[in-house]
Amino acid sequence: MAKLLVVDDDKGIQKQLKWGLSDYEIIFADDRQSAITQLRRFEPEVVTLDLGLPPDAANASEGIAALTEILSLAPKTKVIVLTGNTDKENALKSVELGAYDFYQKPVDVDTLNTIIARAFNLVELEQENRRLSKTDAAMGTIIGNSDSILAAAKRAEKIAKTEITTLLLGESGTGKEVFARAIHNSSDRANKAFVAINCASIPENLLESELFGYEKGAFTGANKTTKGKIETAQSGTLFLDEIGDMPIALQAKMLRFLQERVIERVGGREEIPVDIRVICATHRNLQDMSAQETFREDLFYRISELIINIPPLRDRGNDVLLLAKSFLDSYNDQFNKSIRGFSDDAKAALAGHKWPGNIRELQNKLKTAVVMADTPFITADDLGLFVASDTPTPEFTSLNLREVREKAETAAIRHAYNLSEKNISRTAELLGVTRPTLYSLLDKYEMTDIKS
Ligand SMILES: Nc1ncnc2c1ncn2[C@@H]1O[C@H](COP(=O)(O)OP(=O)(O)OP(=O)(O)O)[C@@H](O)[C@H]1O
Repeated sequence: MAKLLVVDDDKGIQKQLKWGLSDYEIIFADDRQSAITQLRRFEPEVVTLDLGLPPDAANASEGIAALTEILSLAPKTKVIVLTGNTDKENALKSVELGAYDFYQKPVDVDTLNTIIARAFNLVELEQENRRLSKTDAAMGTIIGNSDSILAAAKRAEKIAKTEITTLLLGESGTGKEVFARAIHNSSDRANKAFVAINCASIPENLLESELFGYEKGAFTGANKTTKGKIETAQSGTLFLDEIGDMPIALQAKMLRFLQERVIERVGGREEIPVDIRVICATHRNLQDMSAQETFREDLFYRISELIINIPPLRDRGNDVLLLAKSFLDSYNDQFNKSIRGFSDDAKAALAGHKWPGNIRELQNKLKTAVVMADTPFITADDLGLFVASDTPTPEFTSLNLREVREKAETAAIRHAYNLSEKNISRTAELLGVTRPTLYSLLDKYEMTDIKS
């Protein structure tokens, strides 16, 4: 039976509710302390709370304190606040603090019953939603319900049990590594190693030894024979992120490894057989690069037996809110906060923002917002976002879309650069992009003053 906690020191009202609300298991409490004890013990889904509690029943302060405590201990509880019939101010304040609804005395059991029934309905809906969003998380970790992400997840699920070499295509921060891990975790290699290497973040001259390992004495500083990432991934999965940034000279060696499944360490002569599943990813257009001869065409065909396109966040509709909610839950846990959700302006801003840094940007914004917010609902301001306006800024009306984008991106980069006191890593972090992505934007827009 659904549990309802009634916090009221008026025995008359307790009796009235006991007889009037027979659909629930009713638990009573007379004051703040007993309310908290009963809350911990019975974990009721819904609470009715009289704001005028002893020791100062004429004042709402004890009731407001009880409300805050209940919500911080059990944020999902629906609290219906009961106030005197002239005390609208405290009723509104309670809702602002996170109460589900308020009801002004004198008590009419039928009306109160309707409000309570609605609250229980909402609890049920929320529980169902949580259950669905958990089971719907395709392959366990990929959160999202949009058609595009579900289609991508379905493809990933289908190939997980095969050995097909898969290429994940998508902008920076769209979740390519999350996909690669999900494929590994659903494969028969799940209990073996998953080794990831980002080809863009390792200096060109070190990438070969990082991947293939080296023999003692192969070069100055090679004091002992060392295995590379490929060997470390033996029997498991190797994830080559940003494969489009692999130097052309190394691509031939890579192709040989993929075709013959043997490697030679740098400075070594022995052929070492490897049994590895390979997943690659890039945000670059490898076909264009092949045409320009900056990426080997034969390697492109070798790594792209199957291509999965991971959609950018701006094309994923309501997934933005779903992901935001999921990050909110985990940061609430991590920072021991009990923020209940998003204000309307925050929801509008989340839906209207274009997310150039995709999920990574959203995650960063949520982290800051959860730390900064001191109200029960995150606002657009906490997120550092502005509510989208329907009318374009006048100065933009004469520009085409590319120019508008360029203008907005350069302004955002400069702003982040100044905020981060001219620190490139921090600028990239603020913008929610990787350093290589930031560098390529700086190149693209010729923002040479920032690089130097
Ligand atoms: N579906 C998802 N659900 C929850 N978190 C996600 C999801 N997809 C991505 N993330 C989070 O977003 C961040 C970026 O994801 P990831 O590193 O996989 O992106 P990427 O496309 O590989 O980025 P890059 O190309 O810049 O390396 C990570 O912190 C990841 O945990």
